[in-house]
Order: sequence, then structure tokens, then C-alpha cells
Amino acid sequence: MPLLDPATPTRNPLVDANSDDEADPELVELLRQHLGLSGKKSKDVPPETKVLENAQYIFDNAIDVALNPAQTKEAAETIWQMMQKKSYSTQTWSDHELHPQTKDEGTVDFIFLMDLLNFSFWSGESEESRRFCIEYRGRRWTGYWSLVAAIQRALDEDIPITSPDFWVDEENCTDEVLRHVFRSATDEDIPMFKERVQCMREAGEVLCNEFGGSFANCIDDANQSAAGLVNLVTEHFECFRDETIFNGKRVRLYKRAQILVADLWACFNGESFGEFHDIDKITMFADYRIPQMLHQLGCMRYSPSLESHIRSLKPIVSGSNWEVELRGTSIWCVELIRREIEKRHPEVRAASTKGGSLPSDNIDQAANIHGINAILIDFFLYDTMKVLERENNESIPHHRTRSIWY
Ligand SMILES: Nc1nc2c(c(CN[C@H]3C=C[C@H](O)[C@@H]3O)cn2[C@@H]2O[C@H](COP(=O)(O)O)[C@@H](O)[C@H]2O)c(=O)[nH]1
Repeated sequence: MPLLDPATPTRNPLVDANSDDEADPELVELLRQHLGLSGKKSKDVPPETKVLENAQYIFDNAIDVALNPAQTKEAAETIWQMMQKKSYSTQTWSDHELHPQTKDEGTVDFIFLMDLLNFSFWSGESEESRRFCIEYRGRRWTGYWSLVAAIQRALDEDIPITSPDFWVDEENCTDEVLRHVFRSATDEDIPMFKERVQCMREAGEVLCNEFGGSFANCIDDANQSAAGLVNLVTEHFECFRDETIFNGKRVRLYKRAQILVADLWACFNGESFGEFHDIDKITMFADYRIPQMLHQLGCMRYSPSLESHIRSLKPIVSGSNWEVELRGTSIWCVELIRREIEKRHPEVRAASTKGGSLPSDNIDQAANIHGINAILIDFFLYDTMKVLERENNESIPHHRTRSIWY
């Protein structure tokens, strides 16, 4: 029946004042089609995280952090050349000896725990030998690698540390057991131990009560959308909801939710639990190492007061303008680097191709041209910063903010 059939007495098919029956869904759909509203049911609208748009807003309104466009363009080319030389791709993730190697659900659990606790490793100790570190496989691991080593060590000791039902079992998973898991080889404990325990308890409750005890079910619910998985994680897990107010506007940074998705994508080479059709919506991860690297490259500049504060290792409060400007501007800077690389090297298609490297009938060519996205640029910048740190070549310290967000 045509919706607006003249023979039909005029009535609003949605709300007929004389009837208390529900609006006829067929009529609602017909009306939506007639008004051109149809077809875009909420489930069809592609999910967005809003992180990149918020990062641009922060950059546009930043006072103490700025970008140097010429240096950013120059750095883009340097980064591109170095990434090509190292054949940087998703495979690089698994090349790290401590990262889990099996491509199964156990590794999904490992990565979830890793990125649940992937924050604030920096030590307040000036004396390097006294800083928190984890002894594993005959080596002392610090920073992010101390976390990965602690998880691997616990698994070697038959502690089911990656199982969410263990985290909520306070009879067996006591604080003492967790202190043992994260025990340091020095007198300094892992930073924010209590907050890490709280993250595990909370996330364990959510996973066990809402997702059948495994993060694999969250991945399934996201229907291979990276942005959808970021939004699902930040909606259901408070300890991933990395957002704040800047200039009166709510801004999302979502560092650990995004690196969680990125680690899955890299570990599984864009397949299986790592397959996402919109992986390029993931931005750089706003931590405390990339801003340092971007400053070292001359891309990012600080006001004299901020720079002297950072150089004197003074703390910067979580959520303060200085901190949000550092984090948001670094996200935007990596986006500009990514755009510059794509402009200079049109042969590079987005890394959303499987595993981040371009399919090619010429294997040599594939080896030389790897897809580029913010994730791979970020991973490269982090790993490069860690090399500079090992070589005592840091030109400026990283900023000191204590928080569970990064
Ligand atoms: N933006 C960004 N931040 C990253 C990483 C990683 C490690 N990712 C591995 C996976 C693939 C890559 O190739 C890396 O090998 C850790 N972090 C953050 O840094 C801080 C730790 O610093 P430090 O204490 O010095 O280790 C802390 O906020 C931590 O959350 C990254 O990749 N990108």
C-alpha cells in the first residue's frame, strides 16, 4: 500500500492520535525510505573512536606544545627510509623474543592482560641499579618489557596469570601471589602495584560476568571493526576509558584500548583474532615515549617553562593541560607524518592489507614496500626511542606523569 495514498484518510502513520497501538514498523520503514532516512540503521553506521578528531582539537588549542612543519616533513622521509630498511611490518611484533608466539586464544588472553597493565613503568630512582626490574631468562628487564617478562615468568611458574577467572578468585589469586608475580630484582616495587591489582579484579569481573570469561568474545562482538572493539572496550572496562576534559571539551585518547587492538592485529598478522577491516582508524598511542621521540626528531617543540619542567624531571599532573597537550599533539604529529609518507610514496597502500605488507607477485618488491599506518609508525618510533635510551642518546627526558592510562 503506497504510504501516502490519497484515498487513505490522512493520518500520521507513525502516531495516530485515535489509536493506542504501536506504530506499524513497516510503515515506519516506508516513511523513513520516503524521507530518505532509511538504510542507515544504527548498526550500519561505521563506528568511530573520535580520538583523531580530539587530537586535532587539542593540537589546535595547545599553548605549550607545538609542531614544526618542516621538521615533521623531513622526519617523515627519514622514518619511511628507516622503516623500509628494517622491513618494518606486523611481523616485527613477533620478532620480539618476549612476545607470545602461538597464534591462539591463549595469546589473546596474554595480550589482553599485557595491555590491561601496560602503563607507568618509569622509575623515580635516579640510581639506575636501584630501579624496579624483573629478572627473567637470565636478564633484567625494565619498562614495558618488565611487564611482558613478569607475565611470561608467572606462566613458566604455572601461575594462570592470563586467566580472567583467576583474577576474580581472591582465595587463590591473593595480593601476595600477585606481589610474587611482579616481584622486582631490586628493592623498588613495580610502580602502581595496587592500581594494577584493581585493574585485574575489575576487568576480571567484567570478562567473567559479561563476556564468558574470555576477551576472544569481545573481539567476536566487534565484528572485525577495530574502532568498534576500541569503543566496546572503553564502554565496558572503566580502566581503559582514557579520556579527560580539555578546554571544556571531552577528549578521548584511549591509549591502552587502541594498543590492545594494535597488538592483536600485529601479533596475528591481520588474520584470525587480529583481522580488522578498519585497522587504519587506530591512531598512535599517546604514551610517554613517543612525545620524547618526536621532540628528539625536532617535530614537537615545548614552551620554555614546559621544557625546563620536563628536563628537571618534575611530575606533570594527569589530566593537566600540559599533559593533554603533550599527548594530543603527539597523536596529531604522527598523523601528519603518516600523511606525508603517503603523499611522498603513493605506491604505499594503507597497511590494512593483510599483515601490513603489500601482496605482490614479486616477493622482493613486497619485502621493500610495506603498508604504512599510524600503528607501524608508532611501533617503529617506540622501538627506536628504546634503542636511543639504551645508547644513552636521549636528548630530552620523557615527561613524568603517574597514571593508569599509559
Ligand atoms: N606508543 C607506544 N607506547 C608503547 C609501546 C610499547 C611497547 N610496544 C611493543 C609492541 C610493538 C612495538 O614494536 C613494541 O615493541 C609500550 N608503550 C608504552 O610506553 C611506555 C613504556 O615505556 P618504557 O617504560 O620506556 O618501556 C608505557 O606508557 C607503555 O604503555 C608502543 O609500541 N607504542
